[in-house]
Amino acid sequence: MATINKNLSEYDKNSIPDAKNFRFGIVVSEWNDTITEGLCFGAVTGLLENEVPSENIIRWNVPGSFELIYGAKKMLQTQNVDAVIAIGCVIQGQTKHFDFVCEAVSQGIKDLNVETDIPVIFCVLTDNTMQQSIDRSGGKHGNKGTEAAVAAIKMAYLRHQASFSHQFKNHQLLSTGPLQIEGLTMIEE
Ligand SMILES: Nc1c(NC[C@H](O)[C@H](O)[C@H](O)CO)[nH]c(=O)[nH]c1=O
Ligand SMILES: CC(=O)[C@@H](O)COP(=O)(O)O
Repeated sequence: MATINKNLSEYDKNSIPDAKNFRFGIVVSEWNDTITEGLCFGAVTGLLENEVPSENIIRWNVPGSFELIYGAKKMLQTQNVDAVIAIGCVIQGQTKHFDFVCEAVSQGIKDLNVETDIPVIFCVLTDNTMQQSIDRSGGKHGNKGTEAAVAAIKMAYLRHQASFSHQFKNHQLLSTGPLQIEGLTMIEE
């Protein structure tokens, strides 16, 4: 569903878990800073309105969206956070540079989610025009920063819950022989 059919700032507040004990990092690109500051405002507001204490929010700036990858990596490695929000705005110019920056940032942030245990939220606008960016950073289509804050809270909670289920699995009484299910015999590894 395209963004134009969904307001980025709207979410079901009943679906948000308790976030007051989570810590969040926010890494903000300085390229197109009128847009990224708007996205950051949306993200911080989204965290605060869901009971995240302001002292649990750590913000760093980086020069451009390409540097979000390294900034997010160092944030999660050094700041004891439960999730990181990477904020950027890439706008098509005259050359193919847009394509390379967008591909690198999306792949790099994906890699951080694969290679580390801390969720990194992709809050990077990849727009054709400045107007599209304005519309998505607090304009008529809402604020992608708010969407990112909600995603960060939900993923921090999922990570926290998963750690408990992992502990349960380790202490779970493991079957000592072939697992018999009617009509099917499963052999323990
Ligand atoms: N054109 C945009 C850039 N370009 C800069 C790169 O992100 C990077 O900082 C540079 O190549 C040095 O490594 N960055 C954006 O965030 N948005 C743009 O529209
Ligand atoms: C995304 C970019 O790097 C781009 O805005 C730079 O502009 P240009 O392609 O005209 O050099």
